[in-house]
Amino acid sequence: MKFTRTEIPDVIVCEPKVFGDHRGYFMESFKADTLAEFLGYTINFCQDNESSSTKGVLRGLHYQINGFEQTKLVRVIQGSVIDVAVDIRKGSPTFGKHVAVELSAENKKQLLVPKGFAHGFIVLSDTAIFSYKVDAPYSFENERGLAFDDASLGIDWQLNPDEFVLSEKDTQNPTLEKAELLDYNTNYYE
Ligand SMILES: Cc1cn([C@H]2C[C@H](O)[C@@H](COP(=O)(O)OP(=O)(O)O[C@H]3O[C@H](C)C(=O)[C@H](O)[C@H]3O)O2)c(=O)[nH]c1=O
Repeated sequence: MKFTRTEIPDVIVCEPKVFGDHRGYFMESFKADTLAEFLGYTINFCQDNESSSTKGVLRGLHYQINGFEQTKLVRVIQGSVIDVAVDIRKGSPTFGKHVAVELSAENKKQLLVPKGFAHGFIVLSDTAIFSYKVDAPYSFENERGLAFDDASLGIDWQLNPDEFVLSEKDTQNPTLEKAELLDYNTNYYE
C-alpha cells in the first residue's frame, strides 16, 4: 500500500498494490498493521458502510460530534466520485481548507479522512458504489452537516449545479460560520 499525505497532512491518499493477470486482479484493499505502521497509531475501525448512487448524487458534507467523531477510510468499488474532506477543527492551521480527490474503481485510490473533518462526495459516473470503514458507530443524534455549497469553502464539485441530486437534509446544512465545529488539539487516537 502506498500512502501519500495531501496538502492537509492528516488527510492521506492510500493506493493498494494491484496484482493483475489473465483472470483479472487481486489486491489487499485494507491491512490494519500496514496502516498502523505508517500512521504510528492504530485506528480501530468498527463499521463498514456501502452506498450506491447515480450521477450527480452529492452526499455530504457530514460529520459526527460528542465522542462519535469518525475516521473514514473511503473507496469506490464501481464508478468514480470526487471525494472531499473539509478541515473543521477550530485552531487548525488548515481550518476551512479542503482536499478533493477523484476516487474510482479504475484508480483504486482510497482516502483516509480523519476525525475533525466534514466529508462528502459527488458521483461523476452513471452510477457509483461507495464503500468505507469508520471507527465510531453511526449516531443519528450526533450527526451534523455542513453546506456543500458554502462559498467560503470554495469546493469545485465539477458538475453543473443543476445536475446535483441531494437529500432534503443536505439542502439544509449550515455554513461553516454557523456549524458546530470540532477541536484541533484533541488527540483522538490516544
Ligand atoms: C451514515 C449512516 C446512515 N444510516 C441510515 C440513516 C438513514 O436512514 C439512511 C441514509 O443515511 P444518509 O442519508 O445520512 O446517508 P448518506 O447521505 O450516504 O450519509 C453519509 O454521507 C457521507 C458520505 C458521509 O461521510 C457519512 O458517512 C454519511 O453521513 O441510512 C445508518 O443506519 N448508518 C449509518 O452509518
